[in-house]
Amino acid sequence: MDVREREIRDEQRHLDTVYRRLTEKIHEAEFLMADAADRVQVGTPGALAERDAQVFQAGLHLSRLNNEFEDFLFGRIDLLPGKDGVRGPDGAYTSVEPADDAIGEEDGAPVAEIAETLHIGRLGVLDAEYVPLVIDWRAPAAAPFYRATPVAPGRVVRRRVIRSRGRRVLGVEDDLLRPELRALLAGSELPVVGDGALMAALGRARGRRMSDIVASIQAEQDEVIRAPVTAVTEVTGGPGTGKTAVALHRAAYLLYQNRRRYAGGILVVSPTPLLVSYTEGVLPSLGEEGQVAIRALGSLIEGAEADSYDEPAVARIKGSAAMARVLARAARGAIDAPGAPGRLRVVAFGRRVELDGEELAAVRQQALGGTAPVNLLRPRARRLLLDALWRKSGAPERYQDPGFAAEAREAFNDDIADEEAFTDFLAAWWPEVTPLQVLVAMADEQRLARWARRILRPREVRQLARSLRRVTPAGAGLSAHDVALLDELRVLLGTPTRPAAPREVDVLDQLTGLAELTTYAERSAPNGRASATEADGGERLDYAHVIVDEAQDLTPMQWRMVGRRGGQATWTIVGDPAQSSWPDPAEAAAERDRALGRRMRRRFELTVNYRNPAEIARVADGVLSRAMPGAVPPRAVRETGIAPRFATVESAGALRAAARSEASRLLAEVPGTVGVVVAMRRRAEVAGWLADLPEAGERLMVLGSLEAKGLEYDATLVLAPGEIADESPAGLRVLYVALTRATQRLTVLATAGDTAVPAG
Ligand SMILES: Nc1ncnc2c1ncn2[C@@H]1O[C@H](COP(=O)(O)OP(=O)(O)OP(=O)(O)O)[C@@H](O)[C@H]1O
Repeated sequence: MDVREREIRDEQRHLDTVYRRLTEKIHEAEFLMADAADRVQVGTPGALAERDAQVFQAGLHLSRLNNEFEDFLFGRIDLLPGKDGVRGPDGAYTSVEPADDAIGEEDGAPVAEIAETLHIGRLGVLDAEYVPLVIDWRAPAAAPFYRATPVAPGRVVRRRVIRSRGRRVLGVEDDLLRPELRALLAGSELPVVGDGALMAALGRARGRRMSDIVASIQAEQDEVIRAPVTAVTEVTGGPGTGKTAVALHRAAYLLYQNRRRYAGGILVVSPTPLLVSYTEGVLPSLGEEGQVAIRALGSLIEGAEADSYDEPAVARIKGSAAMARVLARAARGAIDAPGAPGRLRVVAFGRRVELDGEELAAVRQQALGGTAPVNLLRPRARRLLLDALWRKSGAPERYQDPGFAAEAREAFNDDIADEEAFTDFLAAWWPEVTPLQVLVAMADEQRLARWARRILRPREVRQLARSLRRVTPAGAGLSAHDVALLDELRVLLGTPTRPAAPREVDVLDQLTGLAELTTYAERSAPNGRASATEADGGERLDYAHVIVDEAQDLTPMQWRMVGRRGGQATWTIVGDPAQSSWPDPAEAAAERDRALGRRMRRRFELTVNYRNPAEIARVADGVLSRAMPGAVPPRAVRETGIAPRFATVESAGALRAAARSEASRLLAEVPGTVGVVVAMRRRAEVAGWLADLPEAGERLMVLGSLEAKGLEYDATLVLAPGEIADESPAGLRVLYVALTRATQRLTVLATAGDTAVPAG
């Protein structure tokens, strides 16, 4: 039996012990749940409180333990004794530095005894004597597993990554952090197996879902994941540096750190639905199911679902902060709908009183002078209408005595206010307007021109109105940018108060009692309410932590929308300016600053590209230097020895055949996924070209350039790069995104007309 086999066998023994213990815990939890159910019958206050506590604990355990983990146990560190000899609650030494006498000398060479071995896994497991069998990866004691480097090893002598599937250990890979040291474990020398656990992880084929990286988080990433929440954590880093992965692991870490504070209250904002579905599996694999909401920008508000795409020119108009002013006018203007009644006739004190169109317009103008949201101004409009009718009736002149006048006025109000002619009129003349109705109203170019006067240019008005014409009254045809406009309108219009519907509760939350816990916002709001706007149409606005992925792409209007969801929150923001498809970073930065307010900021930079092999990164870097002269690309850690392929077709007509053959070639070359990235307007066409390729099936995806954000494939075919670059003002940066999606192979297929073909 060689060293590797022996080490695998030893880890297998440990894993068996862990699973035996887990099974015991599952039985224990099941018993507790059943026992608690029995106690419902008893019903004394003491028994009930105890029951709740038990159900909470047991439910939490069960739901997590029942998760069948791919690799429950994935790491191990062998450590020198700690400096102060103090052990924490999990039984591990708390000190990061070794004791002064940890390293001795033998024949002039340093030698040390391993004082402690910790296994790291997805959840913490203690044995019956409370000795840790597995330390949760998020626990402080696990940090050295990620942080130790040969330059600053701390107490770590050997770091081991354990690869397992289900209950079977498949392999181990070791790193020696103090290679100069002769380390002894229970009297014999510490064996070392292989190297390059990280490289092995990076070389694996990619599926349709992102995997977690718990087993190989790198030191600079770990710092971000565990950063204190006292400041906004701002992370920049080039493509493939793990920003998305790190952001998701941070969500899991925060839940571990303070479950009560963050339960159900973490929002992850993602640019596209494609990236949402790509990343959705990561948190469940970390044992955190259902606690974190991952939402695309186009479905951030309840009930809206973007299904359309805006041309860059239109996106720019819709995204710009100036839209807030246009919407403010539109919200107030839309109340004056074309079909509104032009005259009000009532009978008061037996006489007919009437307001004509002009008089009504004056009342409306006055009512709109109030500062409240339009839908909350109806009581004011009603009052002003009654005033106008009272004046019109000639009654004021008839009463000299103020006391009589007041009494008569009251009777007058009573007389009219319940009259159907009046109530029907009010409902039609000051209807409750929905955000969608205003957006649809803005498709009328003439009305829009009025609302956008001196804010947008006539040409912009035309473009905007035309694009909004595709939005239906039922909400189909919305783009992600429209959704931010709807959110702005929601605030401008306001929602009249109605009896609150009970909030939907997660079944798991009910089981565990988490649903009964208060959120952070609830506790920090002085009046005990979550937030003033929370009741608005059931919209959730009180997140305790907001994570923004691909933050460089949020438009000013989108920052406003996201900002509303994190008024009380702590924040993590990750992005890469070099991949921005928004043409005016300064304007977006201003709205981002507004969303974050006076919170402190702490910046981190990730510098290593874990996705692209160096050969592919070099091509992308060529484009980066043109897109953003002076920008420093991340360092690629891997070489494959395979150069990217460049192909050109002479005529546009030949593109179809060439695309098919290049895609087939890539499908044959890699075991996993192939992404074909094309200009947005070509998506459907190219998808048609490749639909019947043998082998394609689940493995091949055709993407518009703006949809490729954040995704990755084993191989990428970038089609007509010139078209992608010319598509928008930020086109070269969009092309940079396209070129950085592949983990193994890249083919660039250009037409003779392409002007911005990258290197080669
Ligand atoms: N420490 C790590 N160990 C193993 N794999 C890693 C590590 N860090 C990142 N990766 C992998 O590198 C790839 C890129 O990660 P991720 O998508 O998070 O990068 P990103 O910075 O968000 O990229 P982009 O800016 O292009 O969206 C993923 O496949 C991820 O799993």
